[in-house]
Amino acid sequence: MKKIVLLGYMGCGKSTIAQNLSKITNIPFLDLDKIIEERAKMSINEIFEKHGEIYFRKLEHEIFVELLQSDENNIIGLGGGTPCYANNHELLKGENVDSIYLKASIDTLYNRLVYNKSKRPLIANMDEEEMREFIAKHLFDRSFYYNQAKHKVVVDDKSVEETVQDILQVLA
Ligand SMILES: Nc1ncnc2c1ncn2[C@@H]1O[C@H](COP(=O)(O)OP(=O)(O)OP(=O)(O)O)[C@@H](O)[C@H]1O
Ligand SMILES: O=C(O)C1=C[C@@H](O)[C@@H](O)[C@H](O)C1
Ligand SMILES: [Mg+2]
Repeated sequence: MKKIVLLGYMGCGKSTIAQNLSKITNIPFLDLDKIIEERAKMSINEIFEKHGEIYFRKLEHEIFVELLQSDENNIIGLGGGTPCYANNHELLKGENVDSIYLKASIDTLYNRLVYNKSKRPLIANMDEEEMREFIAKHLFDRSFYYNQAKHKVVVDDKSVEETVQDILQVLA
């Protein structure tokens, strides 16, 4: 079964774009972060607080593998860190996987995340200066993994609809 997998840094728009792509294509959308929260019966913030990040990464890997193996065509929105742990980046290259990196600049990410960080435990307690610095370094570290995706779509200065159209073109 075909899996369209959207990946990229926190705030690049994975969940928003995937929802819209799902409406247009009628392919069901699965949000990995949401499924993890449902399974754990806790928010991601609570999982990090109660069990720590390593526990979260293990759960994230197990559920990602399970979603890829399911008997259904799906759009899967990953968490921001998913490709960077547990060799998950290798799974982006699978035969039945169309993986797409939604590439956003530091400025785009900063502007989207600065007023929207409370549900994102990695940045929740940072001030604005710290956050910009963190995003720049973190994005650099993670780019290797994100670039393992089969396709790349730049999202800067694009509306949700424009990005969805770009994705449809890449998949055509
Ligand atoms: N053109 C756009 N495309 C996508 N999202 C946008 C756009 N403009 C603004 N946003 C906003 O950016 C924010 C981040 O988007 P979203 O939550 O979909 O990102 P995400 O990649 O799923 O993040 P996370 O990894 O933290 O789950 C949302 O509030 C969304 O409404
Ligand atoms: O970038 C990350 O490492 C994360 C992004 C979110 O989607 C969540 O998966 C979690 O907050 C970790
Ligand atoms: Mg999301």
